[in-house]
Amino acid sequence: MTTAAPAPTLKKEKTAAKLRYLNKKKIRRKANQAAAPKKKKRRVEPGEQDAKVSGGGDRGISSSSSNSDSSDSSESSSSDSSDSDRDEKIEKPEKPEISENPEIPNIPEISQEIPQQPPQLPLLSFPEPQNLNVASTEDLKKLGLPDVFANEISIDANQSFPSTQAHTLGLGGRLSNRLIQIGFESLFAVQLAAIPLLIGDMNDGIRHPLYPAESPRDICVSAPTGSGKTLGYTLPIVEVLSRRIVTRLRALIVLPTRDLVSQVRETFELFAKGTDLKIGTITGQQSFQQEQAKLVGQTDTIFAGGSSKVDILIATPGRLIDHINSTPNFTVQHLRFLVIDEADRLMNQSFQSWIDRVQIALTTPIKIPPRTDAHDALGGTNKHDLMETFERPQRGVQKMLFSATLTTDPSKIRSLHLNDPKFVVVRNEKVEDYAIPSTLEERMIVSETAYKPLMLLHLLYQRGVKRALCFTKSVESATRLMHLLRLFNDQVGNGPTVASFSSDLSPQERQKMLTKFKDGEVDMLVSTDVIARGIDVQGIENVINYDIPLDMPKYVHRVGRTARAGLVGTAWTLVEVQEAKYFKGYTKNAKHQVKKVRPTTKEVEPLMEAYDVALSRLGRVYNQGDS
Ligand SMILES: Nc1ncnc2c1ncn2[C@@H]1O[C@H](COP(=O)(O)OP(=O)(O)OP(=O)(O)O)[C@@H](O)[C@H]1O
Repeated sequence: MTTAAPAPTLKKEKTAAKLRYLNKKKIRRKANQAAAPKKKKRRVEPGEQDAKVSGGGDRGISSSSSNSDSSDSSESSSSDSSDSDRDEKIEKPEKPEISENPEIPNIPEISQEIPQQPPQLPLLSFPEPQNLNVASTEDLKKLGLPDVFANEISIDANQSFPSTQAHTLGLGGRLSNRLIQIGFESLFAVQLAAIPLLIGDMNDGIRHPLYPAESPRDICVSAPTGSGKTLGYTLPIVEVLSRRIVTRLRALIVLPTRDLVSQVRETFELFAKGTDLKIGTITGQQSFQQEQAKLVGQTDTIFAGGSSKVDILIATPGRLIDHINSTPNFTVQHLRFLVIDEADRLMNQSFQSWIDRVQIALTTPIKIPPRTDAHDALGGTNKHDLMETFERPQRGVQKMLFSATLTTDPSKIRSLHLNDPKFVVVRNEKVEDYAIPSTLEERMIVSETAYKPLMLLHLLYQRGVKRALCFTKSVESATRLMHLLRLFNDQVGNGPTVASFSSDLSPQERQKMLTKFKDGEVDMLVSTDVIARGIDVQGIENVINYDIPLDMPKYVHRVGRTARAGLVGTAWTLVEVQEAKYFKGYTKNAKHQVKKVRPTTKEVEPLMEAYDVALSRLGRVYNQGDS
């Protein structure tokens, strides 16, 4: 890794840089003309919150929240089109247009005289740092929500527990062996805390409380990104349900995006191997009828107890509500576990008041048409079924909320009607409002908008950043940046192979792209926030925020794609001069120390020639694309 030369800084050397630009003025003008984008139509997924680029491309402040596809907008269910981060976003002032070409930096027209000052970018008003939505325990008590937080269990993130001893937490031999087979020799802190709470008290003699005597306590878990929350609920669910006799829908896991649903399904399949538990997903990727057939089978009879072909269902909220509303025999009455993963984001989704809808469905029996005798799809078909017909009625679902940035908005939490909840917080040694992995290094480069692409090239070609996830503010920015990086690499070689990832891709294309990234066929993905939450790809060494995240929770989730499961990683944020106050404000408020890195002109200069050519070619690409 090349280290930054001590002095002089980029800012001091800007006049020298201008001289270079003077010589390149003609090339750039041509490029500007060539690249001036005509408005291009692109495919809009159903319900997609379209990303509009106000001619900004790589330049300027992230425009309004509609620029981002942080929602998993490709989900075809009308309902899931609302699976978005929209509610979390901060309204930003509209950015004035600076130039016709979004990719080409804002190089001022140079007159006869050499300007003494650096180019003056319009200083835009930026929103003041907002209060973070982490309320203190005291505040919450005042708001009448004491229990969750008074019952807080704080766990040191560095704690672990040997998998060989997992039986003492309530996990059976099969799962302990599976952990060791997979190479998970110890359980992480969050798993150590959550498993006993979900499996039940070992001392009361109920080893596998599929039907607990008492209504189980709910839990809220806040633990850093990459700390193993998924296994924190997968293991106890598989353990408890593996004792079930007949198939009923007993565990429901709700996640905000399809990509996360697929990922969590893989984890369940890995650990349910060797049991006969049936795992299903509903995301709108298949037709509604196909999903119905997989969920409840095909029958015209309505059963009071409903029917189910799956024990564990992993769903996006919109599609879940569609089935609750319209699929005969689909019922959540028998649920033993309800997991809301990425809970803060899901609780912000107002679509059809999905939480209230699920809450009602939990307590409403299926309506049987008159004269239907059958009371349960399981009725009397075999010995096991009969046994379960006489089992004790369900004492209530156990709800679990998981997130790295768990909201403590009392009104939202209250709507879940949690039962005497326990609040589990996994902390590392740093005292931060939003805990991040202790193995993560945070760095920023403050740069004028015009130089941001060069700063990125500096990271990739001079600081050895290769395997990375790079976040932009919009789909268009991601695509253009990808092209620019490819064109640059065509000239100099040895750079990372780059691809873009966005909601513009079909679900199948997205899966393929993720696989390529996982397999190392692609070194760097340029993406919007669509991939910022929950996605787990091993070996991502760096996260680059090419455009700053809109707020601290988004920052935490983006940078949390690296430094996972105890591995090291670095987060780089390219901050435009006019954004610096805002960015430093929210990171400082959350007690994060983001180190400043200052590349010099001398360092960056060798990149400029190839960069100019790449820009010029980019202009031609876009021009041809439009003709
Ligand atoms: N006990 C364990 N031993 C080794 N690796 C583990 C263990 N538990 C989880 N992991 C691995 O750690 C990685 C991160 O886990 P996971 O995706 O569950 O994190 P998370 O806390 O849900 O993160 P995020 O908040 O970003 O969604 C995964 O690759 C997972 O396989």
